[in-house]
Formats: sequence, structure tokens, C-alpha cells
Amino acid sequence: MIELRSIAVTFGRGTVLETRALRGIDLSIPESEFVTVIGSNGAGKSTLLNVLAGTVPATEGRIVIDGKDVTPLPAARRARLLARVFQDPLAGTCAGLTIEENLALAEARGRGRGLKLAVRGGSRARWRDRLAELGLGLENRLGDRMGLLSGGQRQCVALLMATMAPSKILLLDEHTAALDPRTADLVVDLTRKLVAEFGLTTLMITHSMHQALGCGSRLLMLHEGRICLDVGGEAKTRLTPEDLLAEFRRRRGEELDDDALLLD
Ligand SMILES: Nc1ncnc2c1ncn2[C@@H]1O[C@H](COP(=O)(O)OP(=O)(O)OP(=O)(O)O)[C@@H](O)[C@H]1O
Repeated sequence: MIELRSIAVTFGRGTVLETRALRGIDLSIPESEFVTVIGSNGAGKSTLLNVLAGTVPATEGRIVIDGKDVTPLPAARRARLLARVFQDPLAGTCAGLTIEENLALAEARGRGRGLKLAVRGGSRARWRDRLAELGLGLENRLGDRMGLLSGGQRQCVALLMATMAPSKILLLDEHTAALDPRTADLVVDLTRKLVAEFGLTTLMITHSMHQALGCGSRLLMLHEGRICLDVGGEAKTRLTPEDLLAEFRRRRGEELDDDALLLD
């Protein structure tokens, strides 16, 4: 269970550049819930994930994960609680290491032991099986450097690595944004599958309305640092892209178009 209690994040406080990125976010996400997060540019989506991961400190409020107040913990101390996949396929994996070494590192991190031990531990067959399920032929390329893979292939491996972490929380920060539509669909399918298989509590930022509506059981819309829409369960399954735009306008009392939301 993730609980955000009155979370505020202000950058450059007291300066002319002061930006209130999050303004009092109250949010409870039960275990295994898959939440999609949408909103216009600068709405605070990435800051929400950053404050959860600890890479940005909360200016106000508390963050509680599984009953433990993690607000004072730096990012490194939260790493075992959260796995994250970024927009940039180069960000989450090590380009100079092989696929196998990257997987071994992820596994070793999860188990708190060394790289060699993890590789020797007979994990290869398991990785091969998991990679084969992707249908990308990566099971035969365990010795290839990650830098040789396409962006989509790297994101798939990054997702697999995220599931090897001991954490049950997955943060996805526009992880398909840099991919072509077909590859993005493949990565989204894999995301759905892994989230369900491992029962991960997931927050997925997307600029795609199609993804926001098609994934997960709950949808959040952020605007100017606040949650302006929070829809789950049956109500979410009935939502259409038109509903979302209309809802946004109604709640904010503003005229916005697709460009303002940057959703497809
Ligand atoms: N490190 C930072 N220093 C100063 N301002 C920041 C910082 N990070 C984010 N901001 C500002 O906080 C606000 C929210 O940014 P954030 O990146 O969370 O938005 P977003 O919803 O993820 O936007 P986008 O869809 O464009 O990625 C923006 O005005 C942004 O310029």
C-alpha cells in the first residue's frame, strides 16, 4: 500500500523561479493496483514519481509505504522498495554490459549478493525462458551488449529487470514514449502481463489516452500539481477519450484541447 499524505513539492522556494509542482496530494494506492497517470505538460506527473522514489524531496507531507514512513529516506534507501523504468531506453540499463550481465545485476540487487554469484547461480535457463516469451529472439543474445539492442528491446529487458527487484512497486515514467507505435504496443502488452503476474503495485505515466484507458484499473489526471480526476473500477472501463477531455474541461472549468493535454 502506498499512501501520500498532503504531499507538496515546491522547486526554488522563495525565488522568482518558485514552482509549485505538487500542491497537497492525498492518495492511497492499495497493493497490486495498476494506476495510469495522465495530465498536461508540467502537471506534476514526473514529480509525483520522483517524490515517491525519493529523487525529489517532499516540501510538505508524508509518504508511507506498507505502513513505514519513508519520507526521510534518500532514494538509495528506497531502491529496494521501488523499481523504475524511464522514458529513455538508455536510462535503466547498462549499455556496456551484456544482456546477461544486466539481468544478473538486477537479480543480484534483488537478492543482495554479488554479480558472479548471481550468474553462477544457474539463472541462465530461467532468463532464456523469460526472454523467449518476449518473442524478440533475445534468448539467443544473452552475450550481446545492451547497447546493441533497439529501444523497444531495451525497454523489454528493463521491464524484466524491474520484476527481479525485491520490490512490489513499479514506477513507469512514459516508458513507451520514445518507441514507435508497434513497439510501444508490444511493451505495453508486456507491462500488463508482468504487472499481473507479479502483482505489482504500478504507477504508469503516459501521454497516450489509449494506454491510459486500456491499462490498469484506475486512472488519475493531474493538473497544476493537483489530482483533478481519480476514476477506478467499473467507472474506468466505461470511460472514453471524449469523456476524459470533457471531464477535464468540466472539472477545471477551462477550455483545453488535445494539444494542451498532449494525449493521442
Ligand atoms: N528539478 C526541478 N527544478 C525546478 N523545477 C522543476 C524541476 N522538476 C520539475 N520542475 C517543474 O515542476 C513542474 C512539474 O514538472 P513535471 O516534470 O513533474 O511535469 P510533468 O507532468 O511530468 O510534465 P511532462 O508531461 O512535460 O513531462 C514543471 O513546471 C517543471 O518545470
